[in-house]
Amino acid sequence: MKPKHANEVQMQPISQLVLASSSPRRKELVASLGLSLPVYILPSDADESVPEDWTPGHIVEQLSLRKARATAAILSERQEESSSIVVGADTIVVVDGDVLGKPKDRNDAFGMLKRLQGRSHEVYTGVACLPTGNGQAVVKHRMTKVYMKPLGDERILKYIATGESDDKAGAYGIQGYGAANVDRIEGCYFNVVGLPISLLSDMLLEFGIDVFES
Ligand SMILES: Cc1cn([C@H]2C[C@H](O)[C@@H](COP(=O)(O)OP(=O)(O)OP(=O)(O)O)O2)c(=O)[nH]c1=O
Repeated sequence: MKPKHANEVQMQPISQLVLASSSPRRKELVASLGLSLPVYILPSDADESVPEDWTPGHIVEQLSLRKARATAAILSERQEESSSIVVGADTIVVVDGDVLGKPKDRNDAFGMLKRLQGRSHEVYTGVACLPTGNGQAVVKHRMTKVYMKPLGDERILKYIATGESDDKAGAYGIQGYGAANVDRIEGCYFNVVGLPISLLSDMLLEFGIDVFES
């Protein structure tokens, strides 16, 4: 049977978007869409452990869905779930097939940046749009290739001292001081920052939410 389009299963028009994230970058990026519907932030604690044989795309899709589901469960407990779309996202850095999440500490950040400097790596971000009620989730991901400049140990240590590495996958932020360390990228810039807004706007359209409609 042909899968149902998201609009066919959603009974009511969506009246609010709930971002299942504690990331200030994701909050800013959603705000940048200028959506006419109200946006709320409700992070949740989703389990982020995954089997070793999952591909990067599968990891970020499943984790973004877990985050969205965990937030939807909170809404449901509070009986606040009516006609919401819950958006979850997850970002990982992949180098030679190894997945780098957020560094455990600054030593870990140093090791990550030593590995990433002077070469390319991939950044994957998954996005899940989960309608509350009976609707089906739409889950997708994007990959961006990032070429980092060669960095000496001293430069890596100076960068880590800015504090920017601490809460970011791969221990860098392309939107901050980290921009100085990136030579070029192939693909969506916002995907590296943590939320590919072009992809998200397409996904929202599947639920009748048009960024150009105010
Ligand atoms: C590579 C890179 C990552 N990041 C960030 C995006 C994500 O916030 C973070 C990856 O961690 P995530 O686990 O994807 O997200 P999070 O824990 O920050 O937020 P939440 O789960 O509550 O939504 O790394 C940047 O901000 N810039 C970059 O250049």
